[in-house]
Amino acid sequence: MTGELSPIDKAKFVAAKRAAEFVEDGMRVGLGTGSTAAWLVRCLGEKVREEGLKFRGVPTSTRTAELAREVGIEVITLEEARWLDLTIDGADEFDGELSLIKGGGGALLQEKIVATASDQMVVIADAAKEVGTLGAFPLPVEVIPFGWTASQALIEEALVSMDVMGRQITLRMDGDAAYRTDEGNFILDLHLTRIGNPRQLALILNQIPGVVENGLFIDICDQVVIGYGDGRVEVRDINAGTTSEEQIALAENDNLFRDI
Ligand SMILES: O=C[C@H](O)[C@H](O)[C@H](O)COP(=O)(O)O
Repeated sequence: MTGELSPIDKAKFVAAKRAAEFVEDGMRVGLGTGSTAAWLVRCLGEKVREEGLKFRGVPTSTRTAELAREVGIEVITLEEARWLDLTIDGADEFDGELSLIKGGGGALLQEKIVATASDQMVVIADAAKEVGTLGAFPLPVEVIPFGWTASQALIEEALVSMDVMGRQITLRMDGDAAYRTDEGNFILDLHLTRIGNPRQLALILNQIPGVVENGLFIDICDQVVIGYGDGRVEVRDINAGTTSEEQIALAENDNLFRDI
């Protein structure tokens, strides 16, 4: 069955499988959104069913909540959990300082709330997500639908006043209609060829009326687990300044592959 997975899916899978080992009995764990996070949820579901792992998960989207319940994970809300031991999530880009762009799947708002309410955030990603400087991936900004064009104009104005290159902004669509987040908001994708100062941009964007949140995650992520198509994983810890490498066996996981 493993032969049916593309190298990129294998890379996402091994990163997720390695990160699932961070989850221990009794933990409250934030569960990210996206294709890599979906692998994590499946891996954790398997640990619950086959190893009796006991933890509670706080999903970052309705999609993740549905999958988590389906695979047997106990799901609770962030209000019930109050605080989390750990959040594991994917990313669209990460740099050497583990600053991230997230929100390609539209879940950035819940993802940022959940990640910042956690003692630790671990990102799981295939190696292609690593960049020298953030910005090639369009930066998602969640805005409320009321007067969104005014918010867009203010964002454009802010970009002009900053050291940001490329300023095209598009409204994310879902077929013929605007894409709606779980909160019913819109997403503006900022096509920036270079973000001068991500920290400053993140702060300025969030001061604009109508902007709910942006997809820049700065000083939030503690560790990244990077997966490769040949089954290797690299674990980098930004606080400890350590990097370790190991090989994950793919053949053992035929059951999970069959579920796809
Ligand atoms: O809103 C979606 C999230 O930020 C995802 O974690 C991100 O887009 C990465 O998704 P994927 O693992 O599918 O590449």
